[in-house]
Amino acid sequence: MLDTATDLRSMLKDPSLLATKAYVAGEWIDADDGTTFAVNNPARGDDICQVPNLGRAETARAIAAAQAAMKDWAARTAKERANILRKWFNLMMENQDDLGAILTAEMGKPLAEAKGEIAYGASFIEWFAEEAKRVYGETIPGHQPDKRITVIRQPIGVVGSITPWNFPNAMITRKCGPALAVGCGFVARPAAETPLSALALAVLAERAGLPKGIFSVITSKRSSDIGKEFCENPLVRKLTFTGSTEVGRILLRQAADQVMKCSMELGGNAPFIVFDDADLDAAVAGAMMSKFRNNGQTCVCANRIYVQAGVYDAFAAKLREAVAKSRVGDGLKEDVQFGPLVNMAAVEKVQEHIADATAKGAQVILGGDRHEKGGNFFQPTILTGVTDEMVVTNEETFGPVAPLYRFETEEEVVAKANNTIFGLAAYFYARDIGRVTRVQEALEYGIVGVNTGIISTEVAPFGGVKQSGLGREGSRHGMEDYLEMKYICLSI
Ligand SMILES: NC(=O)C1=CN([C@@H]2O[C@H](COP(=O)(O)OP(=O)(O)OC[C@H]3O[C@@H](n4cnc5c(N)ncnc54)[C@H](OP(=O)(O)O)[C@@H]3O)[C@@H](O)[C@H]2O)C=CC1
Ligand SMILES: O=C(O)[C@H](O)CS(=O)(=O)O
Repeated sequence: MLDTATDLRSMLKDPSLLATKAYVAGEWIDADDGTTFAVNNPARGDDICQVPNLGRAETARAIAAAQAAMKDWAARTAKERANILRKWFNLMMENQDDLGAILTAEMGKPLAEAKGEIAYGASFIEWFAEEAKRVYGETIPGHQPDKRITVIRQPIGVVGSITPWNFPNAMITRKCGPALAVGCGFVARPAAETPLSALALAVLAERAGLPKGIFSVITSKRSSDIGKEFCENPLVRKLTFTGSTEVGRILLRQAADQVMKCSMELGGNAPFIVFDDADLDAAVAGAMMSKFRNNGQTCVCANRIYVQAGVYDAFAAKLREAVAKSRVGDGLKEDVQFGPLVNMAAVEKVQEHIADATAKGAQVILGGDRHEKGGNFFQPTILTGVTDEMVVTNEETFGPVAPLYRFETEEEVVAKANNTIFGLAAYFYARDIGRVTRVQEALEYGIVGVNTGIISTEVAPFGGVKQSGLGREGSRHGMEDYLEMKYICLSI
């Protein structure tokens, strides 16, 4: 089999999209100390390329450049910014195939899913190009005859962004879209596993006409150092993070010293509830999408599947039949539904969750072990007889494991669904209008899918409650996190 780098370059219509230097202050640079790190293909285990291993000094330069570039960028009309963002969107879609191939190579998701992420990521640039022109202020009747009150909204300042490996394009555009639309400078630090998608975005940003310095990409394995630079550098006024709740807590503590505004898109533990009046075939289709999208590696994947007793066996059988048809393999070479997990640590976590569940009495009705393809591949797995005592109940598996719990009553399952520190996404299937209304209001989550397993769209406010995060991304609300409100009291 050809190595990934050779394979990838032969696939790319525009090989210049495979950038291997960091993008700082409008220049393509190496690390000051010359060090690099490898970007690995999780499907084959080989290295695609080396990229620079930047540190705090380079990050500080990117932040200073963003601050300097903001003066002109924020002074442009919203329409000028919108037109450049629109060009960026067009370039992303024109290069969707290449961007998808680069994404699959570094992250592992099947090519069709990777191309889907490019369209999803691009939709945030398109959406916020439009929203740029609708940042309205207000006038308020004065409290005294000689007072005139106005409220204006201005860009918050330089934004530091830290994103995970599972959506290496969309998690960045969901943040830089609104930030750039309102006039902020933006410094992106993608996960070390997946820097190439971010660098490809920078190549297209240059072509779209984003001014030098307004958008930088820091490639680095020194995630903690970069995070500290974002939190300690006085020029940074906003930190936006997507990743685990554990790291979110670390960053919030660090950002507190500067009282820095933070957006946090953190971990989840999504319940997926199937009531006995559900359309079972629709529920199975929804579970397939919600549970197994991105090989189960999304924060909104169904993590606990609760099925009412009267339809439990039928649902389990239908889900097993549907999952058994899926193919596992190298997303760059084959037409598959499941790629590899991102690394061996992810494989081991999945194995631990299955071992714990079976040791406590769960049954494996499909899969349950590493895939015969070896490496980071894992068999799509369904567990039955799952109970609250098992680790899967409270920990995010972040892999292709569908644990089925049996329940009797609506009250019981709502209490179980809410019994978690997380509150990002929840799903349920039912057709009785009274039940639908009661349950959608009772679930303590930022996002609720009713008779659907896919809720991801740029037009809606994405975000969690409890320890799943702070703030919302996407929708018109996604602009708020990058704006400051100023109240002007004019005495005449
Ligand atoms: N709510 C949401 O929208 C999402 C939530 N998640 C959650 O994230 C987890 C999986 O993603 P994963 O990447 O493992 O999450 P992590 O939280 O480990 O990493 C996320 C990002 O943070 C960086 N990072 C790690 N430690 C630090 C630190 N001390 N200071 C600064 N940056 C740091 C990582 O860099 P590096 O990897 O290079 O160390 C990575 O870029 C799951 O819990 C999932 O639910 C993931 C995606 C979306
Ligand atoms: O990183 C994630 O898991 C995403 O936030 C999920 S989604 O936005 O693609 O639904």
